[in-house]
Amino acid sequence: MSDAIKHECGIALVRLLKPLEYYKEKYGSAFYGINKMYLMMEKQHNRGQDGAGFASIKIDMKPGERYMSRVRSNQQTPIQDIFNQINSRINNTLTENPDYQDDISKLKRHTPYLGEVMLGHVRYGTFGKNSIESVHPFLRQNNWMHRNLIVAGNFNMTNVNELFDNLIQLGQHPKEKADTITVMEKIGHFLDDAVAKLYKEIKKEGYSKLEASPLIAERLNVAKILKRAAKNWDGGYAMAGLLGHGDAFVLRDPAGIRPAYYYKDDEIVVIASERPVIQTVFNVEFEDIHELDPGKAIIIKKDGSVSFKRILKPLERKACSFERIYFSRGSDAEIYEERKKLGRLLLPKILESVNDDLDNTVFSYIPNTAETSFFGMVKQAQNYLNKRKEELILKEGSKITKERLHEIISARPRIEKIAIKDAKLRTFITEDSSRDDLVAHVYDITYGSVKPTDNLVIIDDSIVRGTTLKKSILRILDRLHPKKIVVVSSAPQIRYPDCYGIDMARLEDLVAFRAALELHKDRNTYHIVEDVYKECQGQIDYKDIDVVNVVKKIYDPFTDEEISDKIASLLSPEGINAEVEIIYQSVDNLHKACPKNLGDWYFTGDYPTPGGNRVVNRAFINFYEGNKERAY
Ligand SMILES: O=P(O)(O)OC[C@H]1O[C@H](OP(=O)(O)OP(=O)(O)O)[C@H](O)[C@@H]1O
Repeated sequence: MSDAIKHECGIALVRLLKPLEYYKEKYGSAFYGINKMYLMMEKQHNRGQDGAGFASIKIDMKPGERYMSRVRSNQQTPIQDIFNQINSRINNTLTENPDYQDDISKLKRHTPYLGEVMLGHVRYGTFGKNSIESVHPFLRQNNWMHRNLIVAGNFNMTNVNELFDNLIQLGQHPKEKADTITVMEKIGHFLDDAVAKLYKEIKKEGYSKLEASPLIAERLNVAKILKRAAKNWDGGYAMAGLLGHGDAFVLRDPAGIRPAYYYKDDEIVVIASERPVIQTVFNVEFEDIHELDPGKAIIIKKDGSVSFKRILKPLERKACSFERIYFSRGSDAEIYEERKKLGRLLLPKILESVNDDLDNTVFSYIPNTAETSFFGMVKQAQNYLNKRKEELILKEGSKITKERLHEIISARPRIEKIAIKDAKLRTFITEDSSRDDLVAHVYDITYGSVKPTDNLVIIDDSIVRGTTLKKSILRILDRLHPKKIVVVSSAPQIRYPDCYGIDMARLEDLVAFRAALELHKDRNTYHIVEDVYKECQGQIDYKDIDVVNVVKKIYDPFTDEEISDKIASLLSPEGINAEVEIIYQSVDNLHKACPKNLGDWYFTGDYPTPGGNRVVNRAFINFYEGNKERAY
């Protein structure tokens, strides 16, 4: 199998609805759109720092004039790199032809990238090579304007192999078995078909070959093409595309797994993976930005008309909760509240762990994502102390002395900045092979902030493989000599692989899975591994819809706490002095905190599409057979 490319990505699409002169007049620049695209991509760099790409289409160009441009980069700072390239080409054109400044039609004709329809993409290359070929947008070129297709997506399909075989059945010969190519060729196939049919139809009506072209653009039914192309897709996706003549679309998966937000007025249509990006870049209100409905596409025709078309029957909404916990930037008003609530809901278990002894407990967090849930956790600790203060004061009654009152009210949660992150990387989504070493060197600590009698409560957003804890955090925290280290995870235990675009692919990488195996060994029930393997194998030839996730049986015999305790012992490095406890969020509390994003398959094993069950069982077979391949 060739490398499946992972898509922990962000997309940005802008369609300018007015002529470029309008933006020059109103905002002082014909490059308004390109400038906005730069900001949109920069503000989504949390979603991808390994690669970036930009493509644009100029509407109504004459034959012989360039109307599509694309630039991609996998350099160190890819977003900057592509915009440096864009700017230097624009500047060259303007230096050589200063008169273009005031002649927008010439400027458009002769300046690359200066179009009305723009698509950008930021990418994390988490698996396999991060070659320039795997950077989006992808391009499918043709001499027929309408058949040109540019695609970029935040997506992952669970059934690339099947989709690939479908293309072969159609008689095609794809150049690569990557899911982006497969998906693009699928759309391309039905686009070709639709264009050919329209051409025939229009000629029958008596139009000349030359006259047919604008009519094809007008009549091309993008929704129909997407319906035919997406029929067998099983996965999570926000798939964006541009057609050569200027139509554009974004299609969201029927379970709403991957996010997509849009805004439109009479000047622009914007689509992005995160809402606050649109809020900030276009200075619009939260309420004016909407989520694209699962299974629907937003379609912007060349003439600027916008429609929302149902492409696929919606499945039960299972928007990815990991987007909220970790992946999104967290400046979204809702996500910010949700992260704080995740922190708040953990306090009861923390109090239990430190025996309510907040005087000898220091609260802190592992940077960066967990910072917000840390605020929530600390605010809840404040509430707890306030309640205690009220009770104490009331108990003392009116005879309370000033000193005693002062003593009571001065209690507050002790918070410190303990862990420092030296690199600006998101290590979790960094490619597997270089990750361990990176994690070991990425964190440092503040000395002198903890006493030997203290409990140190440190919150992180997630514990996936456990590398961050084992290779780095626990060892360096122990250098502060706390009595006990309580690691708190704002996400529940990650037990199952993801196959919809977040890189949690191999079962044996997940520390929760390794802990369950250890527990089976301890209890002499390890034979279950072979039983589950046989069951997985027994289902190989089942249709996806009939497959059930039998890997759940590995976890069934154990309580959450038993697994957490085992994880703590697996992750405690040798020679550590402090007692270590790990506290996880419960799935119920996760749902309370993130009520709109109930997608929780990595915690519960309840996959939102039939392909998920096949993938988890395949992941188990791979684990059992010692096969390092991906499960999809
Ligand atoms: O258990 P592990 O497999 O090590 O993964 C979990 C860690 O990875 C993430 O950090 P990351 O550095 O990606 O990002 P952040 O700075 O945004 O928190 C996350 O915040 C956890 O700290």
